[in-house]
Amino acid sequence: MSFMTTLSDAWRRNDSLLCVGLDPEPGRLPAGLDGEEGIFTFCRDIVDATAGVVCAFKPQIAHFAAQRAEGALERLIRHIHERHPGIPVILDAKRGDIGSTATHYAAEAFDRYEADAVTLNPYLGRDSIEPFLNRADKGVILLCRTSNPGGADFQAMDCGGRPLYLRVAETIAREWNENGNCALVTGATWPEELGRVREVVGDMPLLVPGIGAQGGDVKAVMAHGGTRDGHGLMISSSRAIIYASAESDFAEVAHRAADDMRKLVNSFREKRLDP
Ligand SMILES: O=c1ccn([C@@H]2O[C@H](COP(=O)(O)O)[C@@H](O)[C@H]2O)c(=O)[nH]1
Repeated sequence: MSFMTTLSDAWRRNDSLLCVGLDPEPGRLPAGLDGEEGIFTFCRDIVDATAGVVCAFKPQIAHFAAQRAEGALERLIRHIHERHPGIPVILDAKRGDIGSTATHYAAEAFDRYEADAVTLNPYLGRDSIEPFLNRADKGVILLCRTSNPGGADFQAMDCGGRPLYLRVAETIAREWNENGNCALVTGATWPEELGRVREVVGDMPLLVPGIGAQGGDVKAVMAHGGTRDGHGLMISSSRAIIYASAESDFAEVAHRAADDMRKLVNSFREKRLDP
């Protein structure tokens, strides 16, 4: 099944727009969980505890690679596919390179790691994204208006009367989305900009990091980013959920934190279903 169909089914089945980010950090794992095996066990337990309340999982590749734990990432994604087959996996890798290298990045994300979608940097232009766009069943999630404080340095620059991030959104929605497999990253920390992106891209899914540890406002995200059918968003939180407890009850507490966030998001959800 394609990424877009799996995501759409997960939104409805779990009644959730929440994406849980998997960002294992040395020094923050509960006692007794060390090394590659500890990283796998920690993430697997979080996944098993939260799979019923999320629409996607988003492992961040650097958090594994920096610890020489790529094997744990491979096992974790395989585990999600085997145990929770209806939940798509977004590999947060933010790749972007010339076409010949991009081909290998696409193979890395989709063949090695078996991710359903990957985050990419569109800065190098269409040919750098083509190997990903051609995988029509896979999700191609492009940075548009990132959540970090420096996101505006380039993304807000004037580009012919419109900020660059809106040009990015327009180009991707009108020209790159021929296979219907594109989505955009728009940070929760800039809800008005998120709304301007929504106006340009229609119902295209938006991956929205920045709630929780980065302080993004869920109510504002929902006011500006929702679609007519009440879906269209993958609102992502990592640290606020996976480190909600540093004790042996971490998975149970992560479930509660995720379900609380799911309910908070849903409390602001407009269900303006088409007649
Ligand atoms: O604009 C962006 C793009 C990606 N991220 C990633 O999302 C998570 C956020 O983690 P929190 O703990 O929920 O703050 C992290 O993996 C980032 O690399 C982002 O924050 N902003």
